[in-house]
Amino acid sequence: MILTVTLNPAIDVSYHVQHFQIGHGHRVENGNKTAGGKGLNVSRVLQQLNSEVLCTGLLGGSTGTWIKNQLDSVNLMHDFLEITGETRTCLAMLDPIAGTQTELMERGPTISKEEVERFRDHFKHLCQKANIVIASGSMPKGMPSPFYQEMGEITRELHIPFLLDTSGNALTEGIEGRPFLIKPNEMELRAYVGRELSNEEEMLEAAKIICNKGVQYVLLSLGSKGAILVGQENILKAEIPEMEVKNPVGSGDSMLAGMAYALQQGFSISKSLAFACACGMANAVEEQTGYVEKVVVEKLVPQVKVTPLNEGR
Ligand SMILES: Nc1ncnc2c1ncn2[C@@H]1O[C@H](COP(=O)(O)OP(=O)(O)O)[C@@H](O)[C@H]1O
Ligand SMILES: O=P(O)(O)OC[C@H]1O[C@](O)(COP(=O)(O)O)[C@@H](O)[C@@H]1O
Repeated sequence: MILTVTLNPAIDVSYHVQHFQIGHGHRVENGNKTAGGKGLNVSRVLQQLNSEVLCTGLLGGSTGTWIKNQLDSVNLMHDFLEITGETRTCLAMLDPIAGTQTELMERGPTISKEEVERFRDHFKHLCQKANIVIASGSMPKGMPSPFYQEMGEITRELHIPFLLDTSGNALTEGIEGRPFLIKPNEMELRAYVGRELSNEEEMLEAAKIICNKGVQYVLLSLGSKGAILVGQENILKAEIPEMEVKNPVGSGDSMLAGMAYALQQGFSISKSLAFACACGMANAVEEQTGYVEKVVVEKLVPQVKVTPLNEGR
């Protein structure tokens, strides 16, 4: 069973706004509302791939109840810690004309010390049932910033691969816990190293710095340009075809779900990368956030071109 951890879930609302302009009012069709936050997108996609998944994290208030009801309605197994704060809402404005995506992501509730303690115990308990643990997204206020590092240490003791997708300080500290794999996008990798990455060579160097800290794989996602997987031994590049995109929000989450699924199935590293990219692409062609059709994923896998980059390096 794959355990997904969403410390800061969200109701994700996305709007299609043609010619979106800052400082202007826009009349729009009703928003598309989903149970989100990165970890819940990952969970939904895992379920769509037919993996057994259990979602955990922190949920509170009426937004928290809405999310639980949503998960129940699609039979997604969950075991969240109930908190006193109100779970957040995140907004995405998608402009199909300009091809832009503008997001407003609330910081979320403040977690008390006692809730942190209770969640730590809860997490340790749930790990007993897991063969892969995925932690995704930002951390709500009150959560100690090395919490992902701690999760890395707990899972390593139990010999469970730990996959981490976060940003900023949570990523910097999370890397110290030596997760099995991290999935930064270009912006997150740049923020981690604190400098511009102007070409592929510089991106590879930055990813190698992270591998040298004990992370097995850095899955660097590059949006419509595909992805690069940097491992202790292999560097693989995935190129993807151009496609008509409807909503790329949640593509990173779908990619991570695809990678976890591939690991669980024992795919080769090259097929795992192709499969992960195909999941990101399959999400991008759907209207919904964090949603893939398995048949579409399977159709896209052979269209991903994976080539080794480290021959002769
Ligand atoms: N516009 C796009 N066209 C085709 N595939 C995409 C597009 N955006 C994302 N993807 C797929 O999803 C993966 C993850 O997307 P990316 O935008 O890099 O992640 P994140 O959402 O974390 O920033 C990409 O590597 C690619 O396979
Ligand atoms: O937890 P964070 O980092 O605030 O991000 C939350 C947001 O990320 C998303 O999961 C989208 O992530 P990606 O587009 O990077 O896959 C939204 O669903 C959500 O609103």
